[in-house]
Amino acid sequence: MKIAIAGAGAMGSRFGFMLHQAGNDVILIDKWEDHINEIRKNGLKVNLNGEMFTSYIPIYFPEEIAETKQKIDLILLFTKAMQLEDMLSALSTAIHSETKVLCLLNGIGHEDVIEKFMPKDNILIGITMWTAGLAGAGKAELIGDGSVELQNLAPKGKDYALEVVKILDQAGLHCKYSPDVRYSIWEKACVNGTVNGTCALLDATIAELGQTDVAVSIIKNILHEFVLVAKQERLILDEAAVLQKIIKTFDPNGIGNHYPSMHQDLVKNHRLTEVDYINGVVVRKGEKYGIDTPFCTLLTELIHAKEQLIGAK
Ligand SMILES: NC(=O)C1=CN([C@@H]2O[C@H](COP(=O)(O)OP(=O)(O)OC[C@H]3O[C@@H](n4cnc5c(N)ncnc54)[C@H](OP(=O)(O)O)[C@@H]3O)[C@@H](O)[C@H]2O)C=CC1
Ligand SMILES: CC(C)(CO)C(=O)C(=O)O
Repeated sequence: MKIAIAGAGAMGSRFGFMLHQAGNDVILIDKWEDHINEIRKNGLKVNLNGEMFTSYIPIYFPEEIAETKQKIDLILLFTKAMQLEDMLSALSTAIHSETKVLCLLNGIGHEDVIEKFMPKDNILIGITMWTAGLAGAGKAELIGDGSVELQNLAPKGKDYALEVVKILDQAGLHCKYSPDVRYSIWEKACVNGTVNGTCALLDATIAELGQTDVAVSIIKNILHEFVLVAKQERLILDEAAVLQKIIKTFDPNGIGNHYPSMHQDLVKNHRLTEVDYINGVVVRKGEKYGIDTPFCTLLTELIHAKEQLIGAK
């Protein structure tokens, strides 16, 4: 199976590297010129829990893919949410009737974008608790442990989903088939919605946020808005269990020492964030259902204000 990682930033590098190390036929696709040039010239440099690797994985610009005439079986999407449509559009000539796609981006509703490019039967969606960072072009920092949950969007895709679960799991990515991926996605959005924006604004790791006296109170207030809005969409989140899942992320032996991806975007790289696809979704859905969402609204607005002040691009 030829696997193309579309969006070879921090997470794309992690999945690309681990799948390649496990012997899979992997290519990377990205638009960041310095990153591509660096990987082509010197390989992808990886710090995997303190052990250094150099991995020579082929990497392409999206527009080069069709020219290479490679038959891609699975596209693993790891762009930022706001780059997703552009990436799929750039790859549209390389997508054929058999091409499958797996989306593990943070946020809610990406399937609506993907469905513009391929049939539901070919779409797998899910979430990941793996983390990753970039120390510069071509340099991935892969620290800690993680997991993946995925499911087929349409019933017909189940056998293929199980095959992909096996491939990811064999690469050490700890992958499980989710019997209810919508629940998994909302649950993960609750983690991101409570931790990502707050850590970005506080310039803190997840563990540092967790050490503050007000962390649990902030998290409970934001989480409650996700729960109320999800209920309007007939998704009943177990609020107490989700809260425990969020609190678990404070653990420095787990992902506590990680700066969430929104912190990496805003504070480290001065890039626009995915807040509109996480807390912003709750705000918009809240307006639709007549539910007040003051905590998600304030957080979304504060992140946008910070993006504006620092000239994030
Ligand atoms: N990082 C993490 O720990 C986790 C991230 N996620 C999710 O995974 C998805 C991918 O995130 P992630 O891998 O962190 O994203 P990155 O920002 O690392 O990479 C995404 C894209 O951004 C561009 N890019 C990144 N850094 C730079 C830079 N310094 N200069 C120029 N361009 C750059 C590249 O594409 P281009 O040049 O085309 O813009 C790259 O493909 C997101 O939905 C995220 O929320 C989920 C779990 C954990
Ligand atoms: C690791 C985790 C769960 C932190 O919120 C994440 O998804 C991110 O960094 O975006």
